[in-house]
Amino acid sequence: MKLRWHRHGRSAEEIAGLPVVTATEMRAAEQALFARGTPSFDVMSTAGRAVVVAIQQRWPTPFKRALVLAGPGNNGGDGFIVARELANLGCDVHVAAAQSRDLYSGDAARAVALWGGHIARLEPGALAKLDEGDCVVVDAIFGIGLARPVEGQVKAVIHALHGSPCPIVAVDVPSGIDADTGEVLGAAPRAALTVTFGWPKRGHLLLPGKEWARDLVVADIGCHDADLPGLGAIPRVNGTALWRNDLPLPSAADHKYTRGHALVAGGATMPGATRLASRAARRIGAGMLTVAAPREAHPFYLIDQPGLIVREAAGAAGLKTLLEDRRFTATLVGSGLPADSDTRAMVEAAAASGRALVIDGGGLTAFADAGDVLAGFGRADIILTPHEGEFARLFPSLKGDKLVRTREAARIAGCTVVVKGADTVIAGPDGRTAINADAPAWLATAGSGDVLAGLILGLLGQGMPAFEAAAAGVSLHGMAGAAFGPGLIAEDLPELIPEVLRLLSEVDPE
Ligand SMILES: NC(=O)C1=CN([C@@H]2O[C@H](COP(=O)(O)OP(=O)(O)OC[C@H]3O[C@@H](n4cnc5c(N)ncnc54)[C@H](O)[C@@H]3O)[C@@H](O)[C@H]2O)[C@H](O)CC1
Ligand SMILES: [K+]
Repeated sequence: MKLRWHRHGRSAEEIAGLPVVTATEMRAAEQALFARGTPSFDVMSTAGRAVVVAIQQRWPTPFKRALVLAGPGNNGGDGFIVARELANLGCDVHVAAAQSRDLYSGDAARAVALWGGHIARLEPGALAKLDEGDCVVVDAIFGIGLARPVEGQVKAVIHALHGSPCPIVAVDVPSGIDADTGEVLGAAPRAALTVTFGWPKRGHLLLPGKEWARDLVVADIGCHDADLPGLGAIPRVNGTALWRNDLPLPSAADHKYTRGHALVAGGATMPGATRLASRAARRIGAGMLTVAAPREAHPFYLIDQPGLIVREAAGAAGLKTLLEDRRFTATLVGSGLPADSDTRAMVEAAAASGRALVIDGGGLTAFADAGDVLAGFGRADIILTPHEGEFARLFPSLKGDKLVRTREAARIAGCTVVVKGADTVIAGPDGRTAINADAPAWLATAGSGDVLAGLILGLLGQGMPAFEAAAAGVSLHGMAGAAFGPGLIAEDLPELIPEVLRLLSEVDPE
């Protein structure tokens, strides 16, 4: 039985490249599976057994007791399969269900029929069993069939579960989490582990669902990617599978002029951002890096990077003149710059130069009241890297979850858009999207975004295609953060890139 593990906050490589599906897409794929002749009850049995195997892998010492909370549908049906399998392994299993046996239908009714034990009512009193400890709770109330906020007894049970010392294992989706958006509908239990089937759902990777699902196991139940309608437009889990073939690695024939010449527009008031970005761009392999800045700022940039080239450039006109030199291959404007008309003019000059361009920080918020101007850029090799707040100011009218909004912004702007966060979403103007799942919380530190912008700049400058450069920059940023762990500050990140690249070179692609 193939189980792919994604431990919360750690490497997502086991699920990297997988489609991230909606409930509708999942149901379509299941129907294709059934149409190929696999009985739907066999799929439910496989799903239930996958939950048990995942529990055994996560907690090798068997639990004495289990409390299975079963909903009225097939998620509940899975729960009854789990109950029987655990009982067959000698576990003292108790089941509390949302309805009586006779009300179940279809596959769930078959699963209930196989459960010979008592079935209590699904209400807070059923949780008394947990007081005895050494117990696992199996949340099989709602899965992808959740259709409205939970309420009544279910909500009361979920609230009663909060703070329980017994780990909760969610079947398919933590009950109350919207599988398509990650929203909490009414209430949801905090799972220690979520076992889903076929592919990750968007609600497992988008906030807040990602925090409720915690460790995620994706169990193979026999579905094929080809069963998914519109596979090309379905988001993917970000990771090396999406970009490693495009990662620029030097060859013996390379020299500094062949590995790209990146340019960062530096300011005089907040040079730290430019210093972090330029260091990151060089660490990821940019052959040469020029900081274009007012003369009075030059000493800031040469302090600790003698390998930098620093050129005089006063405002947009100065940048425009510099960029007439065709040796520059990519530009970053906005890191450490004020969100004002001068910065906006610099962004427009850089965009007009035709170079690949990363727009970050003040370069983004300079367009806060003029998202339509950004929309005019219309080039995939222009990459916007807003955090959620900047994104909301740039595209205030967009509605829906983060994936929907990011994809729509990329379509409107005709650019590649990276909306940063614990659930960073990357979208290309062609509709391609990726959700990043492995950003450690340590990355939430000042300057971290400047390093990311620099990583993407450095990859662009070496000729990496924009979507892959954005996806790789986000992955490498997360890998560097994870390599350092607690106490991370932004200055550490560029210095961890060599180790991350070495580890990547040691891991042969499948
Ligand atoms: N054969 C298959 O398709 C497989 C499905 N698997 C599991 O089945 C669930 C999906 O089952 P489904 O019956 O469609 O929905 P749920 O069990 O998630 O929900 C049950 C039922 O509850 C009603 N409902 C929805 N929201 C609420 C609410 N807030 N309050 C009360 N009632 C609500 C609604 O009528 C739903 O239909 C999937 O997640 C898997 O766990 C197998 O794993 C694979 C085979
Ligand atoms: K569930």
